[in-house]
Amino acid sequence: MLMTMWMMSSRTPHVSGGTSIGRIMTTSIALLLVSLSCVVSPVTSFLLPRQQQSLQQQHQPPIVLPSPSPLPITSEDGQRSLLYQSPQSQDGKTATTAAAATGTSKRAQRKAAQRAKKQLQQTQTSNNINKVTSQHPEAIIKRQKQQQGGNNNTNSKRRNHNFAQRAEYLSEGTDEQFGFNDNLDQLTLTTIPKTQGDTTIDDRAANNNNIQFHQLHSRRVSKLDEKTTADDVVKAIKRAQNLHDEHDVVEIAHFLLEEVDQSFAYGYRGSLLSRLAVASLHLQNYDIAKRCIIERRISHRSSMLPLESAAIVRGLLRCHHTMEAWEVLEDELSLPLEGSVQWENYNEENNKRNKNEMNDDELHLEDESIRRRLEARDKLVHRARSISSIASRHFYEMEPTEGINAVGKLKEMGGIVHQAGLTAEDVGIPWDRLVKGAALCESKRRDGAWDNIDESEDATAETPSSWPCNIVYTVLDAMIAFPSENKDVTFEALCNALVRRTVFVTGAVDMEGCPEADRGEVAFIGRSNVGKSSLVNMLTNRKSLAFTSKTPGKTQQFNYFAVNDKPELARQIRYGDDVPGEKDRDSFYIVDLPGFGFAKVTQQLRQQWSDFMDEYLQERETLQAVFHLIDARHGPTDEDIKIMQKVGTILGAKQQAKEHCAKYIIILTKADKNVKNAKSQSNPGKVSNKVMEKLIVTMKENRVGYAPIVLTSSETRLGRDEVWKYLRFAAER
Ligand SMILES: Nc1nc2c(ncn2[C@@H]2O[C@H](COP(=O)(O)OP(=O)(O)OP(=O)(O)O)[C@@H](O)[C@H]2O)c(=O)[nH]1
Ligand SMILES: [Mg+2]
Repeated sequence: MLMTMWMMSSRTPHVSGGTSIGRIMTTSIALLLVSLSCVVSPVTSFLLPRQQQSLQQQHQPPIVLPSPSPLPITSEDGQRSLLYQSPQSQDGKTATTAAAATGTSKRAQRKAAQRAKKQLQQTQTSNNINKVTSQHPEAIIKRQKQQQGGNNNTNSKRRNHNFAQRAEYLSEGTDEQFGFNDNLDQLTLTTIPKTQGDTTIDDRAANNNNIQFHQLHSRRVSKLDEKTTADDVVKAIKRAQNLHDEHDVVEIAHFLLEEVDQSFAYGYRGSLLSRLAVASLHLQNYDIAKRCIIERRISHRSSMLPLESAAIVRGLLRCHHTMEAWEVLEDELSLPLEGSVQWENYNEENNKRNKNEMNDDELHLEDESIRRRLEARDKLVHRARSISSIASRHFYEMEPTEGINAVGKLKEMGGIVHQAGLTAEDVGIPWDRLVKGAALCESKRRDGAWDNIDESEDATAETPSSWPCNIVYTVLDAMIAFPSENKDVTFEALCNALVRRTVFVTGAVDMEGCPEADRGEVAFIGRSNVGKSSLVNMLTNRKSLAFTSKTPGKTQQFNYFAVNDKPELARQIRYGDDVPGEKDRDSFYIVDLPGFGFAKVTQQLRQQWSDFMDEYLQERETLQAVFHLIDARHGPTDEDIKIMQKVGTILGAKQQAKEHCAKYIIILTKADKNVKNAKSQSNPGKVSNKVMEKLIVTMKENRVGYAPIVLTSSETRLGRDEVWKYLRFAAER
């Protein structure tokens, strides 16, 4: 101020012409103003430049904020502590009150309060750790957002959740797969009325004298008392779960489990308990979850919903309580699947037609039956997903026995899922995850993780002797039992787990040329150009393991491919090096045969192939499956009939003599070429009725029995898991 006055006085001469009277006048006015400014400084301070304000502030008496009243918080072990103080007490309102206490003018008070508020905010942001405020969950989230530079998308929020072993979860799958988005909203918020079932709020207030007042951090539902509705509780749980507010969860648990009586949220109490269980599991508070689950099981069994059970199961799995998850699921499975009876007689087309002829009562009954059927389908989906979550958790926890057990249960469900008319998309089982989990266990097993287990000594120990040669086969079984999904990612996972190494071993032209019969094998036979070599490539997920060509007659020997033989067998074959090692437990041979009926080879060569095949089918003891490939567009040709005769005669005789005989499977190839636009996986192709009829008659005439028929396409990769079901015979031998 003084400086300004001095400058004013020193400049005045240039402005006014420079008389001494003027200078004296200006100086005296300046002095007068200086003395006035000392008296009214709070009023005029806002007129001053910023630096001078801050200088001035240093000399002002400090603004004393009233100390915020502590809000008690209950820690996990039930003890109350003063961990948290309300940030409300440090906002501008309080600061205004403080300024008012200094007894200055209203405007000055307001300004001072604003400054104090700003100062406080600046200190909080710059120091970043105001221990008191940082305890508040909303403040934590806000700070996290600031640290992330305003990136507040859902994923980054989740990343900051303080789950134990979060990294491990992430390595196992996406949040959606794990149910991090457990969304019970559709259930609770829409179904719970504001009045509590058949009890009004006032009734309850009269009945519940022992309800205590619970202060919550939530601003929307700031307290729980006798006036609280179920809807309020849902909101409070939701918020507590989203913001990881353990204090609120504990308070809600006290309220719900200990204080309100059974009439609270009548008919919906089970849902509230489920939601609270899920929320507490999100916070890793197993004790509260356990109490909720037990009460739900004992008192609300009849109203348990699969959607809720599934969410609890996922929550338990996240906290590594796999056995408890099983118990919840078993409870769920033990309830009848109402509405499932109607599946058998349901025909959508008939239903549409008949509806026009129904009267009102019949229509009502029909609608009711549709509703029940849809509900049952929904339940089924949740149950199947819960089992798959449990199975994959067991696999990722390196508990293959339990994982195999769970996958077995999933397989049992396959039939019902088919009956219910559900598609692979409806059920949405994460098969690729399951396959990867099982593959993880399998690789541990190959590393010797369970080699020294004495199963007879410990009943709870893992039981490797009961596992298949590759644990992934159990998942494949369940996959086949369910509606086919034909998803590339699943098949990639399956192939990577089942076919780890492939190598061309030899091309045999007679029995002596075949490799030692020390493992199972499968053979692909069929007329020339039908797609044998292409199918071998498709099944092993290799581009050119077997050579293919548009021109018939590409394959001219019995080509042997080893799957999962010892590592570096290729080096041994190619360079004659002596490579140590052993083949894997699930190794087998794939044999790609020359095409029959190829006109361009000599009659002598054709006869040679035919004789070799007779001998091969007759003598190769390790042959487990013969795949006969027939073009799906044309059905069995003359050449196919000859092959069928041969197989029927040789294998039929072996079967009669009760000797080991290979399984005969018919594969219809090039399914994608049958219908227009059939290249997409959603439209995989069809076989005409004429072709099917011809095929059945030919099979009957040639005594091959009712061989399984699999429709495939090497282009769209249709039918690959179904064919793998039979490759397994060879791997398991
Ligand atoms: N569109 C379509 N083409 C296929 C399919 N399978 C095979 N082909 C084609 O059919 C031709 C013959 O395929 P190959 O796999 O060589 O047939 P092959 O039975 O091994 O023939 P040979 O070795 O002569 O006995 C190739 O041009 C393939 O691209 C299929 O599923 N869909
Ligand atoms: Mg070929």
